Amino acid sequence: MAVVGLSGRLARCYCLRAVRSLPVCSSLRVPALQLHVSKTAMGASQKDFESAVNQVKLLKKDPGNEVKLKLYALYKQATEGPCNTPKPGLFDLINKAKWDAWNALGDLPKETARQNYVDLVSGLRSSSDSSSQVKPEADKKQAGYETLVITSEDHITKIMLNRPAKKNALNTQMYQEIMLALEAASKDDSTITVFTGSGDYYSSGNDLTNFTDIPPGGVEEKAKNGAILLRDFVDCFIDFPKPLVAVVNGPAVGISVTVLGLFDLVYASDRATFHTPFSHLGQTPEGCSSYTFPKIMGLAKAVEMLIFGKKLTAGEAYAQGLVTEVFPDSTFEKEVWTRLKAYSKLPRNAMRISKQIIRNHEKEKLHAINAEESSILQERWLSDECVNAVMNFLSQKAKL
Ligand SMILES: CCCCCC/C=C/C(=O)SCCNC(=O)CCNC(=O)[C@H](O)C(C)(C)COP(=O)(O)OP(=O)(O)OC[C@H]1O[C@@H](n2cnc3c(N)ncnc32)[C@H](O)[C@@H]1OP(=O)(O)O
Repeated sequence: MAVVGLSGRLARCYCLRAVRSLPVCSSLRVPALQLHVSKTAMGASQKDFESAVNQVKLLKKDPGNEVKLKLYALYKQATEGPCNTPKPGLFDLINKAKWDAWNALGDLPKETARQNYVDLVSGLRSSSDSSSQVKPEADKKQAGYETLVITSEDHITKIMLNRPAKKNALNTQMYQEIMLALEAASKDDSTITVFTGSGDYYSSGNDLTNFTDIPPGGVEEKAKNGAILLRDFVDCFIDFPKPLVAVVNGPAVGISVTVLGLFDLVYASDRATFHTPFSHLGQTPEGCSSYTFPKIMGLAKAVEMLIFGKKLTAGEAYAQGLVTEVFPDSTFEKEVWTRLKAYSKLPRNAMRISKQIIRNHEKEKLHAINAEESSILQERWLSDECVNAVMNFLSQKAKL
């Protein structure tokens, strides 16, 4: 293959571009309409395919020119069908190599190309995973994430929200990266997975600037994409198979609070607060909190939080069952991590199976509630109440 013979920086640059120039990022931004095509007898679903496209970006090892061309060709075939562009000129080496690879797939059906793409990525991931397992420095920070810091140590995978200057507000990229991190953590050799925040906040919830990037389809498309992203995001928490722990180092707002109902342990610093100002924002509960909160704290207290936006102290959240234990801020990190390191030595399978027994009978219900909450929010985001509240925050940096 012409490009494989290219050496040095030029070849590397081309090949990285061959994969990077695929519309990976646009698929991250616009998962709408595509993510919920169900799995068919033909093989990989569109969602598996989207996920494989995202995983390519996180490969630890460069897969080499030939594989990148194969990925490129399968991607084009899966998304556009048989090669439909004119053959590039003889001296246009890069585009000719790409064209040849795509054209070589002939009339391969889109579904088969999609499946082959998913299989290829899965093979690349497992070989890169197994090579990383033997590395002695397996407990180092994982690369490939921009909004998170992920470390694995003492059988604990720690996912740290890392936008401290924005109080760890969840932007679209962070939602996507958290989903990828959860998927990876569900398969790694850790026994428990921990979320925490960097800086003084745990998280200020949804990044309100997420509402400003309007796609060509307008605000309706934006709302639809948001609802799909939200639903996928919360689904990952519902389905997460290992004990999931929140180390709430400071104030928590919005969606960072609601999903706590899907965690197995919530440890809080006495500096933490818990605030869900949905009505103030013209919005409604998500993260399955319309179901989990009344169940955890009783209807009256859940209503105070979810409808009236009452902010709870860590002590109040503990009294209402949302928080497992509160620690003084001065000793928080030390006490919590000592505890978690001890827990992480417990037998992995016993913990996983226990979680399954405790949670599985609710899963279907939680998925249905998540779908309903997401679709209600899709409408809410188009309401004057919501638009005005968000505009107010963005224009005046109004504090709630
Ligand atoms: C796919 C979409 C799914 C959506 C699901 C639905 C989710 C719902 C929610 O999560 S609702 C909750 C949304 N969050 C908020 O309403 C909080 C808004 N922020 C604030 O009220 C305040 O910033 C604060 C109380 C968190 C902190 O106040 P303060 O200590 O005074 O700090 P600053 O306000 O100066 O904040 C520093 C810096 O961060 C920016 N920032 C903080 N939070 C957010 C946010 N949620 N979205 C966007 N930006 C945020 C803030 O603007 C400052 O930026 P600047 O330094 O000015 O550039």
